[in-house]
Amino acid sequence: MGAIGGEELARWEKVQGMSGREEKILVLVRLRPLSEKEIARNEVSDWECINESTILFRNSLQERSGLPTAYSFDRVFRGDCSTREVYEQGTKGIALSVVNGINSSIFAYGQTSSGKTYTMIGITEYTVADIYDYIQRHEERAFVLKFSAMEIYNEHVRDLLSADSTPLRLLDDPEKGTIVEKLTEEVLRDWNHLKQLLSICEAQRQVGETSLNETSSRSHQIIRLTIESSAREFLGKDNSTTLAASVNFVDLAGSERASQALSAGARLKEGCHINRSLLTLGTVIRKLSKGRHGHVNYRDSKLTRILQPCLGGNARTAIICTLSPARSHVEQSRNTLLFASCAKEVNTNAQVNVVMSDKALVKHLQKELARLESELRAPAPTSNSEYTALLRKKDLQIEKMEKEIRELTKQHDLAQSRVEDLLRMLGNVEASKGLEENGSSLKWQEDVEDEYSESESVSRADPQSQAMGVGKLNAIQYADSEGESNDEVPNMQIQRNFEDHSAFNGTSSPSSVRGKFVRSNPYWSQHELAQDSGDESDDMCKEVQCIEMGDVNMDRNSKSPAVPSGENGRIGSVTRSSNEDLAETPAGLSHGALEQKFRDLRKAVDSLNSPFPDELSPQDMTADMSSSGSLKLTRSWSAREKIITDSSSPSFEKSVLHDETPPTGFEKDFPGRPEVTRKKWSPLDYNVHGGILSKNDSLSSIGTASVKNSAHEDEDITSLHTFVAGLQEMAKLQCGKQLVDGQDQEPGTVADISGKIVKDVGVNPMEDEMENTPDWSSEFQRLQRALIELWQSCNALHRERVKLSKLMQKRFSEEERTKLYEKWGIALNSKRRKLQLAYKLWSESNNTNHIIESATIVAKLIRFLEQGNALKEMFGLSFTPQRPSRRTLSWKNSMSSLL
Ligand SMILES: Nc1ncnc2c1ncn2[C@@H]1O[C@H](COP(=O)(O)OP(=O)(O)OP(=O)(O)O)[C@@H](O)[C@H]1O
Repeated sequence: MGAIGGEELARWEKVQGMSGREEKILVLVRLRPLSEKEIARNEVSDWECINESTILFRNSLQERSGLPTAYSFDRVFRGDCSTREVYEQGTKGIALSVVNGINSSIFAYGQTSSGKTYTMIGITEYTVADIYDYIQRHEERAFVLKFSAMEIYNEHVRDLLSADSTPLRLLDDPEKGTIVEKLTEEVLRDWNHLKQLLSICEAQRQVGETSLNETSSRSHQIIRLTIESSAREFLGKDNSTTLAASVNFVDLAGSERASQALSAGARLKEGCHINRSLLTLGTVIRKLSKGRHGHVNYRDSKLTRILQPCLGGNARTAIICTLSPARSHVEQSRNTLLFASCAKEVNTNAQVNVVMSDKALVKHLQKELARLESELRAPAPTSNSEYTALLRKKDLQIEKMEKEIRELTKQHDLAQSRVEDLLRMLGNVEASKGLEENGSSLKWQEDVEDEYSESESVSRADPQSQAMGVGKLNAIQYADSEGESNDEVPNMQIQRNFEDHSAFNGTSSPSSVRGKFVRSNPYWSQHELAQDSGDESDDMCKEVQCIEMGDVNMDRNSKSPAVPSGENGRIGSVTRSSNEDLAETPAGLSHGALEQKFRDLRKAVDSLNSPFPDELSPQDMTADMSSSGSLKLTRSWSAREKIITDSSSPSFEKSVLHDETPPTGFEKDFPGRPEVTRKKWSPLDYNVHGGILSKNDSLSSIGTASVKNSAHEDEDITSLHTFVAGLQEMAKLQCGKQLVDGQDQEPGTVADISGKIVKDVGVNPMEDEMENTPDWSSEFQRLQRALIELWQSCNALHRERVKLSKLMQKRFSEEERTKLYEKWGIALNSKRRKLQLAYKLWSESNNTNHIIESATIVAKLIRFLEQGNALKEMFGLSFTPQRPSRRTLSWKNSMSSLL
């Protein structure tokens, strides 16, 4: 804003205060009467304005179509309303803002022959008349009125005040936006001059005859009146300022159906151009109506390019939507009203436009020049302040993202602690379990095994196919929480599992193995792990999938809790057969599941050595885990199994050489686990080379990126579902453990628990068909609900993150993004080192606690790495090769000079 003299400054500040805020586009609807032709065709009027703001569709036949019948706008005008009324009660306020230095625009939008031109001729004349009236009443100001007019015909811009019909070019001006090159601008002398110019425009405009309108406008017409005004008392003085604003009168060409307009040849071509540009206008309005997020396609048509400031920019805007009442046009009328409804939601932000006098401007520029010269001579440390500010802005964005991630982690931890609570509660029951009950459970277990033996046969034949992924690892991790004290209660089931596991793997069974899970770890304390988890949250960027609540139902009859099935991004409904139901019952799984967990732990660790997401085939992604006889999860981790199988031979030491992370002293001397557990320790393929994510590796074309991205979404689904499955499994396992352990029964304790379940979820486990077996599924259901809530918030968070990432893609230059990759790459690498340590710990240890601790670490790392990969993919998309814009180039330069 320029220097404004005292009183005037106060005045404009007041106006600025009024205008410098967002306001919605004013939307008016004008219904025209039935035309003579329509009456002759016995058309009936289906629309009625029932009050000043509502228009109603009155056709009993079509009312049942499910489409809305009443539409409300700022103002609706009946067919018998005059254009004067439309002006006075509708557009006047907005149109006359121009005299106060505020841009304004009045549009007419509607189907062909609905009355746009009829309306706009009147509106233009009334506005200009009022402007002249205003000028007369404000002699203290000097006004200059400039008139220009153009039409967009077949996507060419033409000057309506010039006989030359050569198309005009559109130029982008950094200050003024899109300008029409060489457009004639006449300074208005008086009212008559204006009338004369208007008639020239009318004569020049492309008009053609169609079956719907004898004088159909075949182009979009924009008449622009620019008003500049200055206070006479400041004229010629240094501090004089000028208000400059334009009012646009936009008479759009009407949308038409070729079949209805019976257009052919040139008319048809015109119609195509008209419809296409109106479609772009509609898209722009629709996007703007949803808020100014993301890209708005102004540049898709000349119309929207020229009108950009009127659409959500620095202008006050009114749109008059004209309607034909005839039944034959009902669809077009509905489309018009749909457009109007969207337009109602669009915000504009008009400002008072103050122009400094040349002298003031020269003075200002001289000052600026002097400042720049002095900066050039002695480059102050603040010369980079602009860049620093920009960097800070971006840091803030990153911080925001990180905060969201931390929030997500918190929610996850909350759910986890609920699981632990549940287990603690179940722990009380353990003490009250009697041998009698245990006996019946074991009996029942046998039955169960008989029943599901068929479905399990595959997994028995091929134990490797029972991979259960991260969820299972988590199960071990969480089961840990139960035994923090040094309870020496022997857990026979777990001990047996360890032994079985060792036998299976051909490794020596540690004699001291017990089912006690103690959190002592010589290398990684729990505190460190918690910190690690925090670190993860800083770096992760996890994709989560939509949840359909409707799918997550509890089948009361089958007593089976809904589990996420992980198909197509949904948490699906329970799809387990009765066999599967039985297979999941607590006692039935305790033995096999623990055995499985150790196999899974090894597999998962080994699979982390491989670039698993890239190697997942579509078949792998959809592989059904139901064959394991456990939870029916789709998109299994079987791809990892494949990788493990393929990479089983090379020794650990050898493969360490491939790893780009320099081995620590501890690692160097490490001889490796017995052969059977040694896997090739190939570099984790997160495109981290020496701690830096390579830009080239991340670079992907749009096509491949989209394919890969969807694959990774699927992968994430798997991990999430596996996680839930793991939690459930863990809880069940715990139940099974208690049932099998068979401690002294205290009926009161069981009753207490079941009472709590009744209270919490309304299901009495004691009424279960298996009388002596508590219905733990109710508790799982409760747990699951908590998880679903967590997932829903994850989803919301994810959407936010995607938005943010898009924002970053837009704002960040390639170099900047590379830097970000580097940053995340280093973080990934550090995690990788921890993973190595965990692997080592696990490989060389014959201590159960170490193994459990390793499982905990590995589970976390797996999660982290998945997240890292999702992150990479998300940002990998941004490396789409494209022609850098001028802005990008300047970003590049500024960033490279800084970094
Ligand atoms: N409110 C009205 N009252 C009376 N007659 C009207 C009204 N609106 C439009 N008309 C008449 O309807 C006919 C078509 O109007 P007009 O040419 O303004 O439509 P249009 O929407 O501009 O059509 P196109 O998009 O084809 O140019 C004209 O003869 C006009 O006089």
